[in-house]
Amino acid sequence: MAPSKLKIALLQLGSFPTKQAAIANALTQIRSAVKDKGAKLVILPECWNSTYSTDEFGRSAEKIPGGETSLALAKIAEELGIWLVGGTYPEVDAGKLYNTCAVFGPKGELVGKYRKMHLFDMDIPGICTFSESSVLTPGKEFLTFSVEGLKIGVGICYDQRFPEFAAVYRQLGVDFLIFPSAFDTYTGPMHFELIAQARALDNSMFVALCAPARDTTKDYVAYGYSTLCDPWGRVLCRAGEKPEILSAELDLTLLEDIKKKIPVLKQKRNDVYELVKKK
Ligand SMILES: O=C(O)CCC(=O)C(=O)O
Repeated sequence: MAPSKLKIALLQLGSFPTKQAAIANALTQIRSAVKDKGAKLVILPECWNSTYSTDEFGRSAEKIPGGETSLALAKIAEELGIWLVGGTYPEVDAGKLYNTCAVFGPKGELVGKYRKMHLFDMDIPGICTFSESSVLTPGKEFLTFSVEGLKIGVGICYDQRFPEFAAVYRQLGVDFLIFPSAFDTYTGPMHFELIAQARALDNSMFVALCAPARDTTKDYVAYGYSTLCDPWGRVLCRAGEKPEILSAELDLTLLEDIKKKIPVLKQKRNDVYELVKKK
């Protein structure tokens, strides 16, 4: 029988002046999440090893697998025998740049990679103007994998704003959707937790948003507040602004519990409306 609990950790990582220092810090925090908190699945934030800026993507991009970040993450996943959702770092492939999340398994294997599908193009004059699409190519593939019987899907930050995106993962049988994220300090307080709860409730699934810690010396100031919701849409735990290991135990019995008590997933009126995933 599949276990009914899973220990996980969301690492709200601080920022560092160099990629090498960011990687060294991530390895220390991953070790601590596993050794001190017993996590079997560890999640890193969006763009945790470089500055989050369109100028930086090309400069710090690497091959996945093969680049220095992927090599370090694969090695530590194997050393600790854990599942590692490697947050995001810029990927270069055939001359194109992607915002990519690589997932590693307990033998250090690359389970798969997910490339951000909805690029973050937002223009709130004087507050936040960002155009990922000016330098990045959007992905088109979903990524799922299973940990001890729990089916997991991956999205990245802005992807969480699209209900259809999460609903496709629901159709794929996903019960835990993970978004490495880096909301800004304007939309973060309004939307971050609300979206996590909405996607969790819409789809009767666990939702994790793992963010970098706030650093007000940066041009792009990340919000922080990594958040984990259960399938009832309740916030199980949230971080503050500072670097933090947010650890939690998922009670997987909640998945069947809500599906039985509030059977919306079975009551979809596919005779009237339908979600279609294109090839
Ligand atoms: O949707 C938002 O408000 C922020 C999205 C974002 O920061 C991102 O996609 O990196």
